[in-house]
Amino acid sequence: MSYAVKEMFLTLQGEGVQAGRRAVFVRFAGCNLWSGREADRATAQCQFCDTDFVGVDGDGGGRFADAGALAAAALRLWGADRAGAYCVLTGGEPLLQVDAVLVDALHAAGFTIAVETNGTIAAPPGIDWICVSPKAGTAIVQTSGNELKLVWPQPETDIARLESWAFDHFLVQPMDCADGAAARAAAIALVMARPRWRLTVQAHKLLGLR
Ligand SMILES: C[S@@+](CC[C@H](N)C(=O)[O-])C[C@H]1O[C@@H](n2cnc3c(N)ncnc32)[C@H](O)[C@@H]1O
Ligand SMILES: Nc1nc2[nH]cc(C(=O)O)c2c(=O)[nH]1
Ligand code: SF4
Ligand SMILES: [Mg+2]
Repeated sequence: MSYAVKEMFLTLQGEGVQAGRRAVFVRFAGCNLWSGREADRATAQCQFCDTDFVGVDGDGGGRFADAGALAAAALRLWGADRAGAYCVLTGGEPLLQVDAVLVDALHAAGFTIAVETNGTIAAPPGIDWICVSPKAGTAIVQTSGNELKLVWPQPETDIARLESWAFDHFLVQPMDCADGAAARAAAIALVMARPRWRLTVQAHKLLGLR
């Protein structure tokens, strides 16, 4: 199958347990929780998105005819020395498009594969690092993985229910929003009240990275 990719770029993972790691980011076009149009944001299932995932017109983006072409483009960005090769599949919602053929092609190219997903679509087998970031009011089917990354605050969140899921790490990420200071304070308060959670910040935004 073909893949619609908004952009592809080399940076450091800015979020979560793997923060600081060199990574090729593959940002897939499209999401099942928001059209990506500002006119629709107020009525979307996910209203706080910080990302443009519409179209295939970004740096390194395009329509890739098959998994091999996508993996080859990712490897060109990574460079010749495959040691530590790491790619992060994100979007938009990557699991609308990521399939077993692409997982195999990226592994064959030498990548360890991570995914950033909203958890409403099950991940195909073989992904090495699964980060689920649940959105309040949505039905989560991917209730296991490596890290659960809760953007905060999100009213109507049942935190105890999230804690019952099978993740190795439970992370709270302050929402980047108009009142960022309040979001950071609320995230710190959550961790202080529930010590199995840890704070993660969007380091790439502090560091001036993509
Ligand atoms: C743009 S999303 C793409 C992947 C997937 N659709 C998802 O939501 O997990 C990448 C990450 O950014 C987080 N995110 C999006 N908007 C944010 C914001 N305004 N503040 C903090 N994190 C945000 C998401 O929750 C997710 O963990
Ligand atoms: N540097 C960097 N790290 C990230 N971690 C998750 C991101 C995402 O948008 O999925 C992201 C991103 O957009 N940039
Ligand atoms: S689910 Fe992810 S990509 Fe979709 S609108 Fe929300 S944060 Fe953005
Ligand atoms: Mg981002």
